[in-house]
Amino acid sequence: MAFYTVSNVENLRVCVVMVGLPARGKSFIAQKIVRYLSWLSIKAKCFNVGNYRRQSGSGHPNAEFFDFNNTEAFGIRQKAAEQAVADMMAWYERENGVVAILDGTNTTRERRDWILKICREHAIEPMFLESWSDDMDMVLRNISDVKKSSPDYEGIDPEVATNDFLKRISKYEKVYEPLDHELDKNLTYVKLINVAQEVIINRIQTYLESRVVFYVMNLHIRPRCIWLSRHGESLYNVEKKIGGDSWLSERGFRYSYKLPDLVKQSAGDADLTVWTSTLIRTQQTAQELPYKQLHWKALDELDAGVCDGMTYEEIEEKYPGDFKARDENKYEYRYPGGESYRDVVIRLEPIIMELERQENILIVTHQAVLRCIYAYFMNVPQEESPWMSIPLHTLIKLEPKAYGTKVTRIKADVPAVSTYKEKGTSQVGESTQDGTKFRNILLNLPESSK
Ligand SMILES: Nc1ncnc2c1ncn2[C@@H]1O[C@H](COP(=O)(O)OP(=O)(O)OP(=O)(O)O)[C@@H](O)[C@H]1O
Repeated sequence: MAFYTVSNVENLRVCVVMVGLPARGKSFIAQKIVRYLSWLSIKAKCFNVGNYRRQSGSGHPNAEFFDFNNTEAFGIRQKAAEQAVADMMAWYERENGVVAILDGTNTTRERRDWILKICREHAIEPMFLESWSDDMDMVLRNISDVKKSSPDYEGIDPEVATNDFLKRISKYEKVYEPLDHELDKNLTYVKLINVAQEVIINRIQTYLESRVVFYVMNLHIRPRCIWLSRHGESLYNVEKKIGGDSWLSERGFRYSYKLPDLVKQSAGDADLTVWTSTLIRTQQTAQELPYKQLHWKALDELDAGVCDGMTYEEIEEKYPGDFKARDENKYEYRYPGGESYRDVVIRLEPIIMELERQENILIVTHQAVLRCIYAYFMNVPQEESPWMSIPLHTLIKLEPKAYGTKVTRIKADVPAVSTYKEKGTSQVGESTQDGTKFRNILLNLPESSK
């Protein structure tokens, strides 16, 4: 069966060319786009010119290296850009790449024209994405967040590093030609001004490009947290049945009474909004939480179709072919009359978009849905995400950082059955043998890990 994504419907290849002075969040935006598109099964990869420059041996340059009159250094930087572009083109061809992101400053029109020409020669749609900011407080925060710890400044005093980085920025400012309404009117571009205070978009032609634009328009960089919890143990969990709309078990209700304290312990007095599914077990789990609540149909559990309400043993007996097919490709397998993990990801896209826009959110939902949301934030590949073990009666805290997400797990001291089913068996519960290599992705995390 063929699965269509936005990319293969349009048969399109896009190169997102980042533009902007250092410390304007280009790498941050580039990595987020790659994570978002990969989660949607669109093949995407980032090519960071700075990494190529470092690989060429220019690992710890000072600001003078970035002076545009320094011809020797300019040659090294030009070579790094050429190498990044060559690898990017090879990636489109060899790996059927769809969206590449060229992450560099690309501050001069001459450099952008060079990239434009190469893209046109290879039938690739160039889309320029500029991050522009005159908010010096934010720039200083960015330098403090990520630049002082960059490999360029390894072993260098943080204050010296900050001053040198500011000097580096001033070297770029001398030659910077921002995207211009008149001069660049024929280009496809997006210009983000002070994150997304103002967004200028020009000549966006395809659906894929418009998706990227919509995504970056919704990003913010204010600190916040997302908490995830499965519903408390349900009557169906105890009976080893999947699906349904059952009530919580007695232990499930005990978890719901403990949850407010668990959240308070993690969130302090911060205000947050609770999102649940429309099913009874998530709403019962959230009923004691003293926060605003919203119920989303999109957060309902993966629909098991004709198998809804059955145990895995019954499914194996009644539908042995389906049982096997699901184990073989759990991400793509769709229950007859129901859904696959891929279907769930597609219906979760508006949830992810809204999560990007929001501040503190606590989501109480179901195992499969949680796996998909967790996979987005933690960049877990599709073939692994359906096999992740996410235990009941555990609160997970996600803290998005500049380049990644910090995870903390808080276990409630309330016992619950394990609903985890390993590959190749109809029995639920974690075995002592590592039957499925991915099952411990969450279990093995230390209490707090980055
Ligand atoms: N649109 C934005 N504008 C300004 N800062 C942003 C934006 N998006 C993210 N940031 C912040 O930028 C910081 C990361 O900077 P990043 O390394 O991505 O900058 P860069 O532009 O790639 O710099 P360089 O060119 O030196 O690699 C993070 O602290 C992040 O919060």
